[in-house]
Amino acid sequence: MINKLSQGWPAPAKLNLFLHVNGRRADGYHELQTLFQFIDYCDYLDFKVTDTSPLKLHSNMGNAVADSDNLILRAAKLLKQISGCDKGAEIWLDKRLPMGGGIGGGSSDAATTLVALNHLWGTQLSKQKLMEIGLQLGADVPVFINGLAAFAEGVGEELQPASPKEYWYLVLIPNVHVSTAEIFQDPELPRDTPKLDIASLMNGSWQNDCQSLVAKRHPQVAKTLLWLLEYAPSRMTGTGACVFGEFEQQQQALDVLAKLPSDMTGFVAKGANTSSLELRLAQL
Ligand SMILES: C[C@@](CO)(OP(=O)(O)O)[C@H](O)COP(=O)(O)OP(=O)(O)OC[C@H]1O[C@@H](n2ccc(N)nc2=O)[C@H](O)[C@@H]1O
Ligand SMILES: Nc1ncnc2c1ncn2[C@@H]1O[C@H](COP(=O)(O)OP(=O)(O)O)[C@@H](O)[C@H]1O
Repeated sequence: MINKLSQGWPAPAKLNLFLHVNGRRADGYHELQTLFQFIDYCDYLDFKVTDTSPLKLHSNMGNAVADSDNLILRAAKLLKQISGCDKGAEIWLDKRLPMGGGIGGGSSDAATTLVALNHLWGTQLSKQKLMEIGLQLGADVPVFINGLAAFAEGVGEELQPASPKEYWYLVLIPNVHVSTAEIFQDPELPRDTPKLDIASLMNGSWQNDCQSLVAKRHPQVAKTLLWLLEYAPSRMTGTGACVFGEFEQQQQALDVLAKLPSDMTGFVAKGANTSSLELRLAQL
């Protein structure tokens, strides 16, 4: 059972406003160009520092992820190892973000754990160091630690600040789990989008190179996207399965949400170029 403490630490979701696959490296990872923006839809974590070393996680995730695989405990363990901290922590997770949806919940939980425990344990590692540690846990973790919308290259870790328009988004969650590794291993994934400079990319038309393949492999994604495209410019985020439509006004997004067929689910959220984690840190 989750017993929330006084004030939680947010772990916001992200959208990939565009995602280009430029090639495959010798280690199998893909070279990407992508634009990350946060949304104000979050998991929440709480922490209680203990004097002895064990780490304990309480969550409402059920058995979805074993403790040994959970990115929260993996992040806390790594920070302990690297900093030599001998304290422990009890951690509470209120999981709200759909898993495996391409909105980065696991990576964001890991980032919030690193940032919060670095503060609460007094380990005083720099943001840069935390981003290096985060990268060992997943390609998307550094951008969540940095907390600012960013254009990313490499495997997603070379970040340049960006300020895309902060639309209201209707995010739909197809009822399928898309494995990131499977999509990147698929022979039919297009991997040859030319690398462009940031200015051309920001001013060009935005696309997701994984979208057609994911829609082909998962008809539920294709169906959800087709439905949303009737109402707004819409794309997939990351390697899916979630898709998002962009709206100028919150009410427009809510009106479309109200029309959602009973076999679809979704939520409305605002784009944010500064993450809720970064805003929380600024309050300390
Ligand atoms: C491609 C993105 C875009 O945001 O997809 P989503 O996961 O958000 O959908 C992410 O960078 C994913 O980041 P993350 O989910 O942290 O990926 P990781 O755990 O590092 O990698 C999962 C698997 O995806 C493949 N992978 C991942 C990133 C990358 N640039 N090239 C890859 O080929 C690798 O096979 C790796 O084993
Ligand atoms: N705290 C966590 N929250 C969500 N997923 C986690 C967590 N820890 C480990 N995982 C694993 O990471 C996978 C990807 O999770 P998630 O970040 O939600 O997806 P995506 O990267 O597609 O947005 C999950 O399917 C799960 O197996």
